Order: sequence, then C-alpha cells, then structure tokens
Amino acid sequence: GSVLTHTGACTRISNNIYRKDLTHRPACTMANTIKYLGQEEAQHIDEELFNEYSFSVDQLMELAGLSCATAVSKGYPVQSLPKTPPRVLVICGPGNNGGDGLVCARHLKLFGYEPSVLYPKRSNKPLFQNLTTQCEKMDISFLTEMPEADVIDEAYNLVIDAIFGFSFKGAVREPFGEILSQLKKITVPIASVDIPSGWDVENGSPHGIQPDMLISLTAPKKAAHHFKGRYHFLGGRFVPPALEKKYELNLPQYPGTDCVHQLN
Ligand SMILES: NC(=O)C1=CN([C@@H]2O[C@H](COP(=O)(O)OP(=O)(O)OC[C@H]3O[C@@H](n4cnc5c(N)ncnc54)[C@H](OP(=O)(O)O)[C@@H]3O)[C@@H](O)[C@H]2O)[C@H](O)CC1
Ligand SMILES: [K+]
Repeated sequence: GSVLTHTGACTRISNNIYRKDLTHRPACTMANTIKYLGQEEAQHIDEELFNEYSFSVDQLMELAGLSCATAVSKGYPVQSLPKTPPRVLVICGPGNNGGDGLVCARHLKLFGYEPSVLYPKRSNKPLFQNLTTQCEKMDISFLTEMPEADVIDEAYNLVIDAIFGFSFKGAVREPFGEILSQLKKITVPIASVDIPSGWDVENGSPHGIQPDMLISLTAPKKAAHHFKGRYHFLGGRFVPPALEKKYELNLPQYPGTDCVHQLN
C-alpha cells in the first residue's frame, strides 16, 4: 500500500522506490520517493554525520568502501569475469572518494579479486597513509602511471572509478583530465563510487564517462538521474533514522543485513 499520489510521472522500481521520469516534472508528492541530493545538501549531511553524530571519517569510509566492494561482487561475481586472474583496476582521487576506493580495493582482495590501484595524487593525512599501507601489506600493487585504454581492456576485467565524489567542481585538472580521457575510451565496464567522476554533481555530463555501475553512498546525488548503466546500488548503510528524517531522505529498506540495496 503506497500513499504516493502522482500523475504517472514516476516509475515504480520496487517496494517504496520510485524513479522520477526524466521527461516530466514529477507531480507526485514524493512522500515515498528516495531523495536525490544536491551538492550542498550532500555536504551538509556529511558534516552533520561528523560534527553532530560524532562519526569519524574512518568509520564511514570503511562502510562506504565495503558497500562498493559488495556491490561490485554482486554485479560482477569473481567467477563470472572473462579474464583470469580476476584483475580490477581501482583509480583513486585525492579526496575521500579516493579513500573509499582504497577501502574498496582491500575488500575486493579479500573477496578473491586481484585489484591494482592507481593513486596519483596522494593525501598526506594519516588515514590515507594507513589505508595505503594496508593495501600494500595485502600485496595490492600500486601503478606508477595510468595505462592506455587498450592496455586496460587487455589486462583488466573492470575499472573502479573512485576519483571524485560530491565535492567535485569546475573543469577537471591534471592528471585527472588525461585519466578520464582514457576511461572514456575503454570497453571494460566502469563502476563509479558515488558520482561518475568528472560529471557535474547535479547536472551530470553528457560527454563524460559512462559507467555500467553506480554505487550511490548515503543517498543518490542529482547527477544519478542521468545514469544509464545497468546497475545502480545504494550503499553506506550508516544513516541514523533521525538524520534520515530531518533531510527527508526516504531511504529504502536494505534487505536483511545487507550493506547495499539495488535501486535498478
Ligand atoms: N556521507 C557520506 O556519504 C560519505 C561519503 N564519503 C565519500 O566522500 C566523498 C566526498 O569526499 P570529499 O573529500 O569531500 O571530496 P571528493 O573526494 O569528491 O573530492 C575532493 C578532492 O577532489 C579535488 N577536486 C575537486 N574538483 C576538482 C577538479 N575540477 N579537478 C581536479 N581535482 C578536483 C579536490 O581538490 P582541491 O584542490 O579542490 O582540494 C579534492 O582534493 C563522497 O563522494 C563519498 O565518496 C566518505 O568516504 C564517507 C562519508
Ligand atoms: K567517483
């Protein structure tokens, strides 16, 4: 029983999840619709989690990265990969999105994948240095330069895009411009963490990378309306109910004890 009233401009995806039809301004009350966040709202929620709810970055990043590795294992099970060994390339950016990528790489290794990491602009904060050491100690290799698109297609099954998240703004600066231009040419699937990197966080980017999977953390950002890939997962199952209520996130119920929920 849904209390949603609408004029047909919403598509029901599963229990209590409705996707807005992009061709119309939805006329629904949005009472049960998962909220797609603007850039500032995403940043406010993030700050509130840390400042009001006293979470540490490490805690949330661990859960975010675990969600990403779990979503990848659901969309691309290790036994189903076309190339052995089951190599995946994890590309990490300079901020917390990159940190999620480092955590994701570590969990992917524990799940039986063979991740390699490209982390060209490293943070000197202890958290990031520790995440890097943890990966190195688990025999995850770090690349010194971005491989060409044809090399990626030849050697890897999948690319994890953990370059930029909800704080990305303006024109892409190097070395990430060149990295993203290679990612536009590859044919192996891309799984993007939180936002497809290089996309405007609210308006997307028609000429940007086109990931096959998107793992939205906490709640999808507005750019996710433009996602055309096969798998859209929600992860980051750490939002306290009072915070969810305050921001009217209308998050779906995660199945059982799972850390991800498949939106489509
Ligand atoms: N609440 C949550 O859901 C959590 C999400 N997490 C993840 O954190 C990111 C957001 O992390 P944040 O550190 O705020 O920002 P980003 O990783 O998106 O990017 C910041 C870095 O990117 C550089 N940047 C920004 N724009 C450009 C550009 N045009 N070209 C090149 N570089 C750019 C920026 O550089 P500055 O020089 O501007 O400082 C930063 O270095 C969120 O999306 C989630 O993935 C947390 O892990 C857990 C909580
Ligand atoms: K990303």
